[in-house]
Amino acid sequence: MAKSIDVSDLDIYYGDFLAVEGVTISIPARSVTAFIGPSGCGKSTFLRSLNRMHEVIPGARVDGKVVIDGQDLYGPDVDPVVVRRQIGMVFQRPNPFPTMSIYDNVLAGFKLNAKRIKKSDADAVVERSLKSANLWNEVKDRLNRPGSSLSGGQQQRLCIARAVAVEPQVLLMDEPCSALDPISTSAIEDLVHELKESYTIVIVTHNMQQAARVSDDTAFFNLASVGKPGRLIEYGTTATIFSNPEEKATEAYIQGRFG
Ligand SMILES: Nc1ncnc2c1ncn2[C@@H]1O[C@H](COP(=O)(O)OP(=O)(O)OP(=O)(O)O)[C@@H](O)[C@H]1O
Repeated sequence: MAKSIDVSDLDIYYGDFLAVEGVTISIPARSVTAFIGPSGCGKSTFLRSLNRMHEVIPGARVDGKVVIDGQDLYGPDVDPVVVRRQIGMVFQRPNPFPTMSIYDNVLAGFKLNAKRIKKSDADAVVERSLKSANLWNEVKDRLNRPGSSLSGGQQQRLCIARAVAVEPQVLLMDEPCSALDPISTSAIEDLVHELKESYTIVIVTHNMQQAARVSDDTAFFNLASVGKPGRLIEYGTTATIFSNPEEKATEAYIQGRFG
């Protein structure tokens, strides 16, 4: 299920604007990799290129290679819609379907993949996914209530349940805790830790403590100046990046001296 991600020499454009330049990185399966760096350095753009969400923006494109467990993500026969279903994404703001029930929210992605599903199978998927997202105990008696009836932290875990319901190969998380209170943040961080047994997780975060707490590896991105492309500056184990980085810029960013 979990897959490694190998990116070579990836350039990412919005029209003529080169937003991210020359990224080469190998992200191991069953691990958590954090993307850190100052605003505008291209973390979210790069993240979205890993499930072909980037190109939904008109004029957006990439040059280079992204290989997930041997499969070229941008190969000529690859359907981007299928890729987006296989590589789950969790966004900054929880985005459950507000009027849809909790039960149906969990199944929303799953139903796109499977044409028909027996009620007993659907029940099993809902229970398994909500348990994976550490939400089952809180909602099992109100599965028919709307998604919007949950707290922000619960809604974010519902979105994670929706993402894992389809058993994705990779889970991409773009600042998943930035709209959450500290208790909900801690619940999501615990969850990320548990999920890495089954998934390859990539998480964008502005929170250095969070990167240090949840990730095995950290990639630091930076840009020379506004309008210049973002680049991957340094990548390594989180322990090394936080305690003994090779690059001065990495050290300065981690110590809060810029960004
Ligand atoms: N839809 C878009 N159209 C054109 N340019 C864009 C678009 N989205 C982002 N950019 C540009 O691409 C560059 C990288 O942006 P991106 O959002 O990926 O950075 P980031 O590191 O995730 O920033 P932040 O930490 O502030 O979220 C920026 O210069 C940004 O202005």
